[in-house]
Amino acid sequence: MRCWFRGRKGPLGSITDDRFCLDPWLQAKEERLVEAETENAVLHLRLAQYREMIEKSGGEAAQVRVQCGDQKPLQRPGPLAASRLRLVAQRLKRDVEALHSWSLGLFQRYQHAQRDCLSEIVTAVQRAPLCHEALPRKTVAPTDKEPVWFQSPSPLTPRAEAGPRWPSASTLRHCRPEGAAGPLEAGCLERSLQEMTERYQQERRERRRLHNTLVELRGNIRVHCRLRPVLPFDDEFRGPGSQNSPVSGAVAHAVDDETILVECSPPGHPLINKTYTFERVYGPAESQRAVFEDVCPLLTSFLDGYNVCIMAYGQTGSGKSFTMLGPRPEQDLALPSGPHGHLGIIPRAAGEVFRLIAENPSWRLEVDVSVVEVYNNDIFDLLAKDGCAVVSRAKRQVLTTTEGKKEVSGLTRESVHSAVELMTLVAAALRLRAKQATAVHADSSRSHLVITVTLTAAASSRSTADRQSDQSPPAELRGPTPQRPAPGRRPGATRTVSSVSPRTRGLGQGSQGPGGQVLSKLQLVDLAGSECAGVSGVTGSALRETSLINRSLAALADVLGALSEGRGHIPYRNSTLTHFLQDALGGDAKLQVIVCVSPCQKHVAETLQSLGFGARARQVERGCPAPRKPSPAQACMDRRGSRRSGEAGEDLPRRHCLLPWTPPQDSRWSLVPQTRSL
Ligand SMILES: Nc1ncnc2c1ncn2[C@@H]1O[C@H](COP(=O)(O)OP(=O)(O)OP(=O)(O)O)[C@@H](O)[C@H]1O
Repeated sequence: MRCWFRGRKGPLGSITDDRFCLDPWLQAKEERLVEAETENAVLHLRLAQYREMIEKSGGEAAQVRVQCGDQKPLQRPGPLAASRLRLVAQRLKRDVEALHSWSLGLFQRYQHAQRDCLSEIVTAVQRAPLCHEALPRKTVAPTDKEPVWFQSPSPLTPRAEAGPRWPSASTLRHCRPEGAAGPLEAGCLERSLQEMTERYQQERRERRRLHNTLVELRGNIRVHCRLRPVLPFDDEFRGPGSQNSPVSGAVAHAVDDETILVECSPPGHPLINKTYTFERVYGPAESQRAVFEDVCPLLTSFLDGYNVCIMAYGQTGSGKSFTMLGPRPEQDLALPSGPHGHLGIIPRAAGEVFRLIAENPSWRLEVDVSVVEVYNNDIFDLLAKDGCAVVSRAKRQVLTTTEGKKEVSGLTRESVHSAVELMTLVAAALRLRAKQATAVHADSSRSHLVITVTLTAAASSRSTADRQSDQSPPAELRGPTPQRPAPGRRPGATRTVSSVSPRTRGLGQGSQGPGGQVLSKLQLVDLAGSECAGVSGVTGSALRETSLINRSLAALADVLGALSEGRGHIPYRNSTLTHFLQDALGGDAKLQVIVCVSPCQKHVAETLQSLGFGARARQVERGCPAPRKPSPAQACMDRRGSRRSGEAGEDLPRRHCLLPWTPPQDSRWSLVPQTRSL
């Protein structure tokens, strides 16, 4: 028997009594109903799934619609957009055509202008010789010197036969158009350029003169810088690749005549360029004459009664001795022969001093010279003579005079009457100067050399110009009127400062009558070179020398530092060099420092140190250098014609007289901080 389940509302209907009714038709219907309901549930389920799918695809369709919407206008431009594009394209085409024709016109105009210019130039060039009427115009027949193929082409040289025949020089001359010479623009331009250049040079000179005046009024130390050329012994430049262009490795450059630039490349750092400005910078190509011309006005000052000191500073091998003395001075200076283009400042200064003295016959002057070297912190007299009157080296001491001046006791001072005499003595002294070969410089000076030229009033009434020298000096050293010794002073007479000199007698022991009074002193200083022991490779006693040289140069820098800062105490006594040069450094002298530097990479540290020294020296401000005041002993001195020109500061009348010497009362250091010079 089949059991019938009636529950329609749920899969599990409640079992009742009537469910067991056996109505097959109903039972079939009930079963059909259950199946239909099941199917219905399944269909509902599917419907829900389809709805979900429809929603999802609806979103996708919307996205696609958006994308399609973006692309539509591109894909299918409307007719309006197309016509607009056509219009733009047509306008562009018209513009391009207009541009093309405009540039064509421009090009043609340029071509015409160029042709006109060319023909003007050709005309100007062809007319130029006609302006020189002085030149005879004659027909020049082809000469034998002209290439044969110009005159008659050889049948053996088909190229010459076939090719164009070049016109000869004479043919060209005949082709030249004749006519009146019009205004030649090229010539005018050249003239105006020349005028401009001259005016520029004048302005430059004037500016420099004014600057010098300013420097002088401020009492600054004048500092020039000289950059020597790269030389064969600068072996760092002699690499295989650098043989043809040795300057390529130079790190110091003279940018202009007042600026020097140093390329510094500290390890691990980028390249730094340092520039220094000085009153004058000499490049490697500048001559000895150019250097001397700038210091020459100081010699006029020397003759005007100023104390003057010219000093070369720099590292070893940088060209100090070359600048001050010239090449191989101890051999060539005494009696130079041949060309004198390389003479240094000292021989040229000697010539100039005697030239100036001889220029004014009314002056009654004596010139004495002393030569000392400061070696290992001791002073040596290089003109001292031994028992046999042979020049020898003798140790001396620096003393202070009653006027507070620094003097060397027992110093030999030789009287000289011509530049040749003076330089003969200097050359003899130089042979005694301490030298030593180092890795940097084969002929390195190991001492500071100080040559002092002293001008004193002559005892006699005879002027120095009346005297004649027996010797005939070379052109560079010769003044217009050579001298003869003054009466009572034989040539080469020697004086010795045996003690602190009495004021009335000036410095010398052997002064005569009303003369003998020191008018002015010229100190020419060739300092020993600073050096790094590691680079110069010195050992033993030379190492001690190096150490003492460096210490004395450091003392010099300290003195300048103290002066530039206006310190109360100036450490002159820290070294014999500064003690000896005290009057020049801190006194009333006009001081000129020439800083010599090497261009080489391996010396860059020393170069920077030297330039720093120069920059520091420039900052020193002193009282204005004063000429000596007149004294009764000199009142009779003939001042006619003693006015001089040349030195900056010509506007100060008292500077132009040759004034006798008394110690300056007012030479002191200014505490004014340094302001930038022009
Ligand atoms: N401007 C220059 N032109 C040509 N040669 C130069 C120049 N300057 C220096 N020299 C040469 O360089 C070399 C070294 O120069 P110098 O003897 O003057 O050096 P220094 O600075 O005096 O060295 P030290 O302090 O060691 O004596 C010399 O052979 C010199 O002739």
